[in-house]
Amino acid sequence: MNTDLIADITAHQKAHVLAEALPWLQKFRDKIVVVKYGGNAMVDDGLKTAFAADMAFLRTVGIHPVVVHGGGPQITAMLKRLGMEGEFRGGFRVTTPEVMDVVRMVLFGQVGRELVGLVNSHGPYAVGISGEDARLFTATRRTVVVDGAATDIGLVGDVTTVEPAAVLDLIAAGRIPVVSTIAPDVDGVVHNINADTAAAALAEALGAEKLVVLTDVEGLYTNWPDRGSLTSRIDTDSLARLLPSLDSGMVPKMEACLRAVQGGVPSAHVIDGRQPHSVLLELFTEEGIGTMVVPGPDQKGLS
Ligand SMILES: Nc1ncnc2c1ncn2[C@@H]1O[C@H](COP(=O)(O)OP(=O)(O)O)[C@@H](O)[C@H]1O
Ligand SMILES: CC(=O)N[C@@H](CCC(=O)OP(=O)(O)O)C(=O)O
Repeated sequence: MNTDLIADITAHQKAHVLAEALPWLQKFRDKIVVVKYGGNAMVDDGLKTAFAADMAFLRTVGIHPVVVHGGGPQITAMLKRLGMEGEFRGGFRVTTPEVMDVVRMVLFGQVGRELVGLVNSHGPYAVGISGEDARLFTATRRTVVVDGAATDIGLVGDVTTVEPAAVLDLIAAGRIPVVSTIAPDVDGVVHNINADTAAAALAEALGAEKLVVLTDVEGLYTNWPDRGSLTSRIDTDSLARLLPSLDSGMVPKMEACLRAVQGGVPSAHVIDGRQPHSVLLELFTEEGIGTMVVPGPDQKGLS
């Protein structure tokens, strides 16, 4: 194939991609999109830089991104450096008071700061905030079911109340909130909140148009690890039935998508954060990427 023809095809494809974005730009303008950026999708500097640029892109075209970040691998690495033991049960970190100190330091002081800095290389947009600020989240201690039994995992919380005013104030001022998922309970005791769980609660409370969860896998495999079982779309009824069979890290993630959509968010997406600019591909292309969770027939019947 001659090089002129390749250049022509490339220009044609580029024009097509840009033109295809128009209806989505119109649809999402002035809407809130909650983006959960998982720690496993953060390992590469190039991907982090591309993610930060995407957040600035969304804001520049009049969409309101709210970033909820994870940091599981980064917490594990710091625990190791400090010579402390770490353990997960049912997809959640067992959190002693000593581990909680490290979780808080790493999420808000390290991972959150880095993301804020990367986004702000594009303009004065990002402001870091944790669930402790302005009562954003109130947590209730939770247990997990392990081998059929409710098991205590320490200072791990579920988000039971969201006061979204501080996040809405930032959005109204044209900022991009970057949320670290630690939260006090009603007595002020700080808990570790899984970032997928917190993102879902926030998306619901903000009346977000979408929840987008970036992880390190192509999407949801209904029969993991069978590579043929990758699913592009699943409704809340089917997901609720599938949930008990899911493994480890996928449990909080799919629980979160289910909760968000059942709570009124029109769709939730699990996408591959290892693909540069995956958020743009999800939002601005006809086919999107990853797995989309939508309301099921039973849920639609209720509304
Ligand atoms: N059914 C499934 N579909 C997709 N991934 C799965 C499934 N079951 C387990 N996994 C694993 O879950 C991982 C994602 O969860 P996790 O590591 O907690 O991500 P994150 O740090 O982004 O929250 C994937 O890398 C994959 O290895
Ligand atoms: C209770 C619980 O498990 N909290 C998580 C919080 C961070 C997180 O969720 O990070 P990822 O999104 O990168 O997994 C943890 O301690 O690892």
